[in-house]
Amino acid sequence: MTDPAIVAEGLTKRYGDDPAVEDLSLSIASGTVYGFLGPNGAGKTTTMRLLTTLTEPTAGTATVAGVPITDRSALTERIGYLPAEPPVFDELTGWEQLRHVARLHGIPDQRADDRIEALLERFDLLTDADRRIEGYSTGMTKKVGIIATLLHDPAVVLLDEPTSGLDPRAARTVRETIADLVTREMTVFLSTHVLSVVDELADTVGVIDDGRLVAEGPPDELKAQAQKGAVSDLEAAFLDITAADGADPDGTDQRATATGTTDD
Ligand SMILES: Nc1ncnc2c1ncn2[C@@H]1O[C@H](COP(=O)(O)OP(=O)(O)OP(=O)(O)O)[C@@H](O)[C@H]1O
Repeated sequence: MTDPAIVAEGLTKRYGDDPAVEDLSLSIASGTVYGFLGPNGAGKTTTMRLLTTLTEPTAGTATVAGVPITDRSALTERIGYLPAEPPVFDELTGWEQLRHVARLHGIPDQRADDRIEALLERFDLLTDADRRIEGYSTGMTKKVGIIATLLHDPAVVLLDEPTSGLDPRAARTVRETIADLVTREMTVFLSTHVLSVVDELADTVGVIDDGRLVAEGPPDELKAQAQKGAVSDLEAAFLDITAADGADPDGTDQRATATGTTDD
């Protein structure tokens, strides 16, 4: 049995007295997709930033791909992180941007070019690869970000809203790519508001609300856990779980927020 790809123990991040993530413990098996759900402001991005060394924990520990999150340089080589808004240089072409990322990872140019070309083709971006990114649409820029995340063949990828801004065909390519990554033993930590994507792909779902992990399990189990009994989809389960945990005193805002996040 292989070691878990992501382990967190008591991971906590506070801004002043306000907890963004509180006492989070995770154990995510290698080669699986972990769907991370939560209403706006629940702590999803903060968790991903903690797991990718972009912010330091107030307390707690974590390892990703066997590397402690205190070891930034070692971790960078083992993981890929796609933030909700991928960092790109507008003045570069798509190809130049990806070459730049490949060089940062120390990938030899010839190998990088082969991989860049294959991924650009997969994401239907090859014909635009020599155009500057400043002329790209949101979805095209997102595709560049996704390719950049995968270039160095990381063991663990953390994706924040990977399908937002993409048309249905590109969103499907992302879903297929995620499924394909997992068959190659990559581990995917996927934060999204698109519950159907999680339902389709995730082996395990974690629901975070107000900084705390309030539910965790296979999507089907989560649906069954939801209070109404006959819950048929993940959206209903999500709404039940995040409304029932009492984070929002009157429940109305929480429900409204969660509902508003489902259609991307
Ligand atoms: N740099 C910061 N300074 C102060 N508070 C912050 C900072 N970053 C995040 N927070 C707070 O931490 C909490 C969690 O934010 P986070 O961005 O992790 O939520 P999220 O689940 O990713 O939300 P969304 O779905 O809206 O992207 C929020 O209350 C947010 O205001």
